[in-house]
Amino acid sequence: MPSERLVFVTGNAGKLNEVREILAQGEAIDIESRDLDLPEIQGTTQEIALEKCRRAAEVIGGPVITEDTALCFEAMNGLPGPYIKFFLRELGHEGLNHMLDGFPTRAAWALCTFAYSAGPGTEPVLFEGRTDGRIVPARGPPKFGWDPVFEAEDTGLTKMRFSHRGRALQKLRAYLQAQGEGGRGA
Ligand SMILES: O=c1nc[nH]c2c1ncn2[C@H]1C[C@H](O)[C@@H](COP(=O)(O)OP(=O)(O)OP(=O)(O)O)O1
Ligand SMILES: [Mg+2]
Repeated sequence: MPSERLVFVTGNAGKLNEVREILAQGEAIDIESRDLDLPEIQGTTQEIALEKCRRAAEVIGGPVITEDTALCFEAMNGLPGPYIKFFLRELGHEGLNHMLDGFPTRAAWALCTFAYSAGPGTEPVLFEGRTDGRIVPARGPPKFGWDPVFEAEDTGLTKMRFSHRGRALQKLRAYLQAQGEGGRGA
């Protein structure tokens, strides 16, 4: 593990809760959180994640992780994807459902991208996790973002909270552990 404390830069309480819960299940990555309003560029999910993490490392001046979540509609070639936050805000759960009316498929996937930078000027590394599913009329408690309208495959449940985020986090955790063992034996 890196010796400096790792800062998770996010303004999203739901993400932070899930990251804390997932990390609490195993060896914890020692994180603190900071709510910075980082600019998010347009582009692919990877370009957006890299640029956000670069800027976070500059501002924090040390090791950081950032996270971007996309909700991608198959019928729309992956859109809204990284722009889902704005679609959700403007259209709501019902509007997201209407977007797919008349399209042949309501298939969708959730894509979580963690980015880790060891510090300013260090190119971030990306860790992705994906859950396949489909868009359904809202059900269940409206606690976190688009959860009520995304039904994960195989489960038939609109709640599979830790899947995309959990998968990406496993990869990040393994990377940080390998770095600690290889690098300075910490
Ligand atoms: O597991 C999830 N289940 C349901 N909804 C979710 C999930 N994860 C993110 N979301 C929502 C929050 C936001 O409407 C959009 C992602 O936007 P995104 O820019 O990545 O998050 P954000 O701006 O809220 O926080 P941040 O400060 O980390 O950028 O999808
Ligand atoms: Mg954001």
